[in-house]
Amino acid sequence: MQTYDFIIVGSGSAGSVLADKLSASGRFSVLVLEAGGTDRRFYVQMPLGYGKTFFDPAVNWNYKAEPDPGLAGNADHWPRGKLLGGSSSINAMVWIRGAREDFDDWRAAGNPGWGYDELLPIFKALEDNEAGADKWRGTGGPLHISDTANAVHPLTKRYLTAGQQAGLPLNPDFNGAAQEGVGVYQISTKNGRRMSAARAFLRPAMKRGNVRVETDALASRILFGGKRAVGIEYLQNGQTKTACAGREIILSAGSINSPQLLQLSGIGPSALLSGLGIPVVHANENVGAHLQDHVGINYTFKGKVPTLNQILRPWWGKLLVGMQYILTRSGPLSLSMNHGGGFLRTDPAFSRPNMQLYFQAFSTVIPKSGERPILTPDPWPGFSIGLSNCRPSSRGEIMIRSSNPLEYPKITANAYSTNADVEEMLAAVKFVRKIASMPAMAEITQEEVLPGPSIQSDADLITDFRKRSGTVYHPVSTCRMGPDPSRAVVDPRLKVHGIEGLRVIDASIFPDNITGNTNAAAIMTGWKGAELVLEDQK
Ligand SMILES: Cc1cc2nc3c(=O)[nH]c(=O)nc-3n(C[C@H](O)[C@H](O)[C@H](O)COP(=O)(O)OP(=O)(O)OC[C@H]3O[C@@H](n4cnc5c(N)ncnc54)[C@H](O)[C@@H]3O)c2cc1C
Repeated sequence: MQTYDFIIVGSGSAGSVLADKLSASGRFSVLVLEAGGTDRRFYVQMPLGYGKTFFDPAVNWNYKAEPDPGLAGNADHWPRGKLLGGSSSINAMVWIRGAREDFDDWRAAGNPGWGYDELLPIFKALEDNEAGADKWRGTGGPLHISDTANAVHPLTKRYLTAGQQAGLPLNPDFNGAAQEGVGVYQISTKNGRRMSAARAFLRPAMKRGNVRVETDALASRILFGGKRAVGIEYLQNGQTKTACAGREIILSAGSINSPQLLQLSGIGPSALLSGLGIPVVHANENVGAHLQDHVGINYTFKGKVPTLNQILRPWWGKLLVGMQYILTRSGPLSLSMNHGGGFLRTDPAFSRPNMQLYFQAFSTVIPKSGERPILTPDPWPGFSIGLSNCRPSSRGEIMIRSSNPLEYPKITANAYSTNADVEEMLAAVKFVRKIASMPAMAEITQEEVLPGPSIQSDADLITDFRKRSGTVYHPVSTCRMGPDPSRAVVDPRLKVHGIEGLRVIDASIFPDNITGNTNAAAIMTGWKGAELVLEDQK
């Protein structure tokens, strides 16, 4: 059996950074086990290929959550990346760090070193921001961030004006001095190609002789010597294999699979494990508990002027943007589908935004099976204003159903299960309508298509958002960090409570969700986690 200094399970946003940082000195050997395959695929590299990978089993775990009473009984589709780069290889590329207070709250919860001022140098160091460096932003780092202000669809300007007419400030940088306001999203791309964590961190690390990456390798169990993690059992090409870790095993399998792997290995709620015949190595009720996620909804409008629908739908338009992309790496295929964005407070008494906005200059009301129809939008000129919550109080869980590592765990989201979450969403959808009713938007709007003018009362608005909402793919906190072993899974150094030689380093450790999209914070967690691991090797 081969021994490595470090074994990293998962090559996603956090795992890719770990592979890079832990191997950089050349002192340590690193094995990365990735359940999926290569990221060298056209629809992964082309930013708007997102629509194709959204359901593609070749690169996506395609989870399904349990039917959710809060979502009118719907069983929500939960995509997660299953390839090099993990979810950073199939995400929508919106680059948002979160609010300063999010991280200050993490630190205040007993996690020294995790406040915003301490994390800011990492956020700056990891990025190469096309818009330039300042007090908050960095250049020269491995991960390129594109400034799309001059590339977005012209309708975005109207959205920005309408947002201001509705009372929000214009924000030149959501990752800068303040988060609130409307603005244009910066995205993780470079020269029209997706800038995943694999492209920024893992691929360069793979050139080093001390890094071995095994793809199609599903970690199925952690092996222990007493209370010390010593190796990993994994399945590859129909065979069961094992690898040993001389120093540490690091789980970076994401918010669904990291708790799953801990539970399969005997670390988790004791009744669950015993009931499934799994010997309990270390009982911890928090493993898989405290699931937090963002849920969102789109309001869709028919416009009086052409939108991206008129370019992306007809064959000649597809040919045009396809040629533009291939020849110049620009145009709509080189961008995220979210051109405009925003953050707002539904109550002025709140100290920071609690809602996020997305402006899309196209619409996809008419469903298309097996694909998110971004590349074949509606035949009429449509556009959408999307909305998602930032720090909902609803909590769910991820729990295994059996001891079989191939069986998907049970995802119970419990969306909108608190009054507070329903109330803030109700206030927020009304605000979306306010933006849409402002002169800059109203002038070019023919009608609201979804939910449509017949939906007016609070009860109808709530029924509508329960029916039409879904995850915006930011599950966190299922292996949450905290100093108290009775309330958390990992300590502030990301070591699994009660176990030696084992850490979890990915979005599952977030003590609470952040105000915005989670990729940047997952990458930061990989970076910070690597620093902690290396400090402990001295
Ligand atoms: C469709 C979608 C759109 C999104 N849009 C955005 C966005 O626009 N902006 C943003 O900031 N965030 C976005 N996100 C969220 C963001 O991408 C994730 O929060 C982030 O990538 C999570 O990083 P991670 O390291 O925790 O996990 P992941 O990046 O998911 O990595 C986990 C890796 O572990 C592998 N793995 C899992 N189990 C095993 C196992 N047992 N053995 C071996 N390997 C295993 C997986 O295959 C995967 O490669 C989106 C996510 C999705 C799915």
